Amino acid sequence: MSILILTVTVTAILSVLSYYLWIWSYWMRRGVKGPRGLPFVGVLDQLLVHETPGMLKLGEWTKKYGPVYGITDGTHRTLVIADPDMVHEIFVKQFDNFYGRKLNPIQGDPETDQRVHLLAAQGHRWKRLRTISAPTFSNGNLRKLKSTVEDCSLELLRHIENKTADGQQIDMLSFYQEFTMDVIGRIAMGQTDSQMFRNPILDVVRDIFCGNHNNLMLICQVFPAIGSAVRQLTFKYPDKIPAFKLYSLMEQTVTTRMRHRNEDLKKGIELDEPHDFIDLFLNAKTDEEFENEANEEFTKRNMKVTKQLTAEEVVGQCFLFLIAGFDTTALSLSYATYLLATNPRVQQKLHEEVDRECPDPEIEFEQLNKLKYMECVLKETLRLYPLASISNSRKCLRSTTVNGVKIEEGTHVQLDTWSLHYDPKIWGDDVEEFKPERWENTEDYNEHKGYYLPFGMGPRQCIGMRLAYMEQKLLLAHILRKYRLETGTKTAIPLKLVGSATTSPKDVFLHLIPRHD
Ligand code: HEM
Repeated sequence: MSILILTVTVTAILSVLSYYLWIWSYWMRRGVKGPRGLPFVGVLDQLLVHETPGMLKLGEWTKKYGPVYGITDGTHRTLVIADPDMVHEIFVKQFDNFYGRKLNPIQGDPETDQRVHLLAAQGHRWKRLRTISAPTFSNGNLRKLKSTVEDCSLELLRHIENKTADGQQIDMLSFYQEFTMDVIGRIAMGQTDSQMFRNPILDVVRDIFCGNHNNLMLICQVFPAIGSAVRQLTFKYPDKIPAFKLYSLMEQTVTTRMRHRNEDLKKGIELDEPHDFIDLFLNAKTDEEFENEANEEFTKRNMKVTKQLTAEEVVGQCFLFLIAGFDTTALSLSYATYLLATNPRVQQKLHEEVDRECPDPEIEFEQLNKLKYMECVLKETLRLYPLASISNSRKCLRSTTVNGVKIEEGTHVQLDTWSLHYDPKIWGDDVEEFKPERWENTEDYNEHKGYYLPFGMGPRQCIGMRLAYMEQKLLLAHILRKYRLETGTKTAIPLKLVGSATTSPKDVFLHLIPRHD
């Protein structure tokens, strides 16, 4: 009996070891170069170090191994790409073979998870969510959201005025986080008034991005079964992990809203104009007929194809938009402000544009379209700091060949966006310079060829891009009308970059000097 147990145990251990060695040696067996790391983890441990952002690490390897190389990260086998033609082929032309994204198992199984959201979904589930969500970011809706965003901008200015009255330097990153949290809280979470500098949810959300959860991410990606188990458990005990805590808060908010709407309907009260994303998603419907193939896919997974979102899906979307909209936009604003403070000529030119185009206390939606130089500043900022490049990934769902490279089903693709954005062959010898003017003639850079990807590319391009631009333009215009941005003793030049999900400056301390005193 004991020999049998021993034999079974040894066989089990050997099988597990062989499985992990098989994955780890995947690229070696195929003769694809790249950093190897260690069995089990591959290079995942190196990608998850908060102090040396993983997305910059990819750039170091691209220099060493060239624009196409292979890594293993946990149980993922990933092809890293910094070749514009291949990017375009995978993200646009062969999208049908690459419609999934690279996910950590703790984010749920995109095939079966009922709570799946747009960033994680794939196949027909993604298409349905994208079709239903797209109108939320239409010009008409953005126009409606403008007054909320402007209100938050003016509220932030009041705080800036208070905190800088004695000439102190302030950390713009934390101020921008207050701003984006307030905007997204009001447009996605049903928050009715400003909660700036007293919003308890902000700490939970900061913890998601800045807290140290790397060990958990590592374990879940190396042992996917543990990842799914942790996911199930944390939905039961959400207080243990910030992302799940936030999810459960979102769930309560959506449930309460649905109850109120139902009560109103029962009393014969007509629903108001939508107040926020929750209303928009609860109202949202798609007129698109789902093809037979889609119906079969949903039936296989015991799901009903509905043209409206289920309550779980509404929670998932609002949760995602909160996460996606909070950090990215605050970071982009922080980088832009830093670049303006360290490039006074650009700041002066932008001051002139803002003074000319936005002379009144309130800034109209149409006036934002006239801020052309501001647009160039924001585009150039995101070229130098493509902060959300981790999302520029795909999962191959049908084996194929791309520019002579065979890619098997199940392989992940991760773009090395930073190397593309800093390639002198594309941008010229002044690639390291902050030069918004390079965007004045955009025909020089064809955005659709796979060079410039701050918001990704193709059908899965960032859905919130226009909202992000609107928020940034509106707030920056208000700040620049009032203040000159200057570096101080606490400003880190160059910036110290950190982060394992998004790539963030550690802080951005600046002086804000009133212009018209
Ligand atoms: C400066 C701000 C932002 C940056 C730099 C950014 C960047 C990105 C990137 C790189 C992707 C991946 C695109 C791809 O795979 O092709 C993405 C996807 C996405 N972003 Fe953003 N984003 C920003 C703001 C926002 C905002 C404000 C929202 C919503 C409120 C948002 C929601 C999303 C969603 C839902 C996706 C997934 C789209 C899909 O898979 O269909 N983002 N974003």
